[in-house]
Amino acid sequence: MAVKVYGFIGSNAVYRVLASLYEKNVDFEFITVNMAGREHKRPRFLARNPFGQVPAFEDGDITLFESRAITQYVARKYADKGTELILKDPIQMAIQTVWMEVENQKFDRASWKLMEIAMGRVRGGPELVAEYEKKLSDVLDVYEARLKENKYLVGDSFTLADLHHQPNINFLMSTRVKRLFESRPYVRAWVTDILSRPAWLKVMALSPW
Ligand SMILES: N[C@@H](CCC(=O)N[C@@H](CS)C(=O)NCC(=O)O)C(=O)O
Repeated sequence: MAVKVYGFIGSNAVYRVLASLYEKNVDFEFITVNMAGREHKRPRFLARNPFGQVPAFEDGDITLFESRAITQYVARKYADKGTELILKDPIQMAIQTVWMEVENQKFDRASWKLMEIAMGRVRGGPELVAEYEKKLSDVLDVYEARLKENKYLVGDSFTLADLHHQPNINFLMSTRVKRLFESRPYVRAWVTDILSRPAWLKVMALSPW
């Protein structure tokens, strides 16, 4: 099998890559990295990702890291398979790039901190929680307006712009932050839609808990 994903089940960045592979119906081998044993900081893994983080990815001769770069490679390399995750029209693609940037630069920054607090990795006093809930709320207000006019972030079809959100939203829906998604009707409908996609359910089925 040519495609290999290195990571661990439970990593949101790894989930992003797996979701893209399932959407494209691309077979892959999953290689578990022993994070507790610090395997990701050893030379063999650092040759795949010099930043010592998962995921790392191989497809034949190419080795990649950074989950969003990997999903874009998967979408382009396997363009003729599964869901069309990247739009061909240059104007549509430009709009898609805008929303992928929004996810990475705005949504991820606010939601990542709230996940870290929920996991107990960052000590989150009430002021810090309120600060980041406000940041996320401001982003979701923009999403609510966008999703009122469009079923998905780019238009009528599900793309990587939506897929990139799945891991963080899925996690936060099991925390008190859930209310920020549920109180916005168009965001709520979009969340229900993207988290019930068969490819995402396959990612979730990998988790033993
Ligand atoms: N921007 C990177 C983030 C990767 C990342 O944060 N990976 C985490 C697991 S979700 C990790 O490897 N953490 C271990 C470490 O940083 O030492 C991506 O999207 O691939």
